[in-house]
Amino acid sequence: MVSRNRSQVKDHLGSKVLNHPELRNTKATEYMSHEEKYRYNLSRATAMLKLIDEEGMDVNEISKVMSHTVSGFTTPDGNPLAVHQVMFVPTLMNQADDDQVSRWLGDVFNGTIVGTYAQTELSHGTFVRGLRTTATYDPASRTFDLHTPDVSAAKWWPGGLGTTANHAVVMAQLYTDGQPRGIHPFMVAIRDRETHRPLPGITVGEIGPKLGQNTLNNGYLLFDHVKVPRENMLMRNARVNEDGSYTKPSHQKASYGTMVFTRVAIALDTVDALQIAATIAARYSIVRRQGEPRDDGQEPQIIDYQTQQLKVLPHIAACYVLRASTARLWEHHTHVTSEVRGGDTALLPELHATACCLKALVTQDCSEAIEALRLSCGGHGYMTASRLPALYAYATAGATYEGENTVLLLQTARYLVKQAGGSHAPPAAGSAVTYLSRPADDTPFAVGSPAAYVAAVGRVARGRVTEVAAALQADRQTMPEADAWNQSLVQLVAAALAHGRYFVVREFAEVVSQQSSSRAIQQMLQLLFSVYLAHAVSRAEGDFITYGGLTPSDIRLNRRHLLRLLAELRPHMIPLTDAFDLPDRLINSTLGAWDGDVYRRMFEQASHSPLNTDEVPASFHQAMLRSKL
Ligand SMILES: CCCCCCCC/C=C\CCCCCCCCCCC/C=C/C(=O)SCCNC(=O)CCNC(=O)[C@H](O)C(C)(C)COP(=O)(O)OP(=O)(O)OC[C@H]1O[C@@H](n2cnc3c(N)ncnc32)[C@H](O)[C@@H]1OP(=O)(O)O
Ligand SMILES: Cc1cc2nc3c(=O)[nH]c(=O)nc-3n(C[C@H](O)[C@H](O)[C@H](O)COP(=O)(O)OP(=O)(O)OC[C@H]3O[C@@H](n4cnc5c(N)ncnc54)[C@H](O)[C@@H]3O)c2cc1C
Repeated sequence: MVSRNRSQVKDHLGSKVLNHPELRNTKATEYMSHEEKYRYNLSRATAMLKLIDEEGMDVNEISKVMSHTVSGFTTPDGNPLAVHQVMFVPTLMNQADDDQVSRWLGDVFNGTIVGTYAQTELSHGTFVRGLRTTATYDPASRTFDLHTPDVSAAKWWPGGLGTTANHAVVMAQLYTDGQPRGIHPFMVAIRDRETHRPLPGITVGEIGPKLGQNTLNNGYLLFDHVKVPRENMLMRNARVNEDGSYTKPSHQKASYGTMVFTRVAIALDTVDALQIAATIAARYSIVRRQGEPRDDGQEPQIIDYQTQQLKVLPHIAACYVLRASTARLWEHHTHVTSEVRGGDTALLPELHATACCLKALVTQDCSEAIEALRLSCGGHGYMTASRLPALYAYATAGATYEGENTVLLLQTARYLVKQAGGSHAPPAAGSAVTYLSRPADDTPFAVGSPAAYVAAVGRVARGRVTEVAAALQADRQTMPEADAWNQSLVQLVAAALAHGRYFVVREFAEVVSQQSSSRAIQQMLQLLFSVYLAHAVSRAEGDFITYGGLTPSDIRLNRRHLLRLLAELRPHMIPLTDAFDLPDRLINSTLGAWDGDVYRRMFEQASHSPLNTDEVPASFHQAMLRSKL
């Protein structure tokens, strides 16, 4: 299938998804029961999967239709097939050997096998090495015995596991030849393909309501000595032979590959949620007027308040900067994955470090930004029909799943301090960490020069990393490693975030410099970049004084500069959000429609409340009168 570029994919989506016979008619789900919501979202997720299959979409196209922009329309309460599509299928494709791929993928693509990725347990999510589900190989029967030793080792959280999946890739501790071999993936049938009943030895169900994404269908799963054929361990990396002998993988963390992929996908996708929220807040901030009338007799548009500009506009700039840098990470992931498949794992450590830190930075920034945008819409932003609460619930989930953000930043920090201390293999050409082994960039700071800002962001990253590396090194002389590490945790996290920020701004600087289609576009990208940089400095002034070479006077100048830039950006706010090319039906917000007809839409949505069906609801007689209020 020929790959389409982004806007062609959008046109394609416009016709294929928004007008699809099973998808075009949407229902408000707020008043549905948990079960009704699940059924509604599942049937739409299934239609979507069929469409992907019929169209023969490639991975880039699938990433667009699975993206939050589209899946918020197809499955507004969470896609029960998301983990099937984003984790289960990629795990089979990348971790199953060729025989296994040909054995399973046909049934996966014809919909007979629906899967999930079952790793997290009740008592262990972060510390994967601590998982306690066991897979013990018996050479006599050539089977693995999958077992949950007690309830704390129950799988808990996998998406789609609740009531949707009939298979799971189960991450379990492998024992063979009497030796523990670490965490490995197993393909396990959990429900009968015909009846959908749990198979013998399996206990499975749904975990219950959450902050959002309630039809992701997260589940629990326990094994009571379930026998799984030897051929069901995914064997592209490690192998267990018939006699129980074990062959190691080419990289010790090869079985963590799906997590790296999903972190990259989440980073890319959370920006979609921010784009929707920014569009809603921008449109509402134009429509909403409140305050003392001005000379023209009209109350001011709220966007003309300086404070509102600060609440909204930097996040529009962030949409552009984060979109570009995460798209480049996606491309880089594709490149490294193909190298790894060819047996060269040299680029994997840095990809892991970068994916961890970008997933953390983007989900943290986007969830904070979406909350700020929600607040910028005042009371109406608190209504479900604004869509902003659901967007926040989506973005903040990303801060926890696929590696809790603090923990991921510590993985990046581990890589950075090793690089700074020279104890890691030197970085490859084009690596994002070469700046650590070079003298600091001493470009003088100058308000108005993006290059000077980028250099300062680099000095902050370099300063943070080298300082914490030195502190850690000193503590290691006087205390055990774990204590020394714990002593520096807060600074390590800050160093990883600073590195992430530097990565993001360098990537965007390159995008701006390579952009050649028009001078006007170049200027607009420069303006957006300037806003992003000035805002980044204003959020971390202490760091820029301590490590970035800025003086208190630079900080004051930057504050004024940021506000001037916001005023400059303000007239472009609507074109910049219109450029995200989000049709009203995808935005699905009372506050964020293109025509700005906010108040009519608010009444229209209120009319759906079941409490408004009767003039006097039955509850008045049943609850209030009886209790003689
Ligand atoms: C045709 C089909 C195509 C489909 C395409 C779909 C495309 C869709 C794309 C976009 C659409 C948008 C989708 C949006 C997604 C929305 C829905 C998704 C739903 C999300 C569902 C969530 C799922 C989950 O949460 S699954 C569970 C995830 N769990 C975790 O992440 C646990 C976190 N913990 C860990 O990962 C590990 O415990 C650890 C890394 C923190 C530590 O591991 P450990 O083994 O203890 O290692 P450690 O001792 O710390 O380190 C030793 C060395 O290993 C290095 N290392 C660690 N990990 C890796 C790695 N992954 N790769 C490489 N190297 C690694 C580490 O750096 C150390 O190195 P050193 O040299 O010794 O220092
Ligand atoms: C919506 C949703 C969907 C999910 N889907 C799936 C799925 O499909 N499949 C699946 O297997 N899992 C899934 N998960 C589980 C998810 O991957 C884990 O919840 C996540 O990895 C965090 O692990 P935890 O819950 O153990 O957090 P914990 O590690 O218990 O975190 C609690 C606190 O402890 C801190 N902490 C823990 N360890 C350290 C450390 N070493 N250093 C410093 N601080 C530390 C954390 O920073 C955090 O503040 C999902 C979770 C959610 C919320």
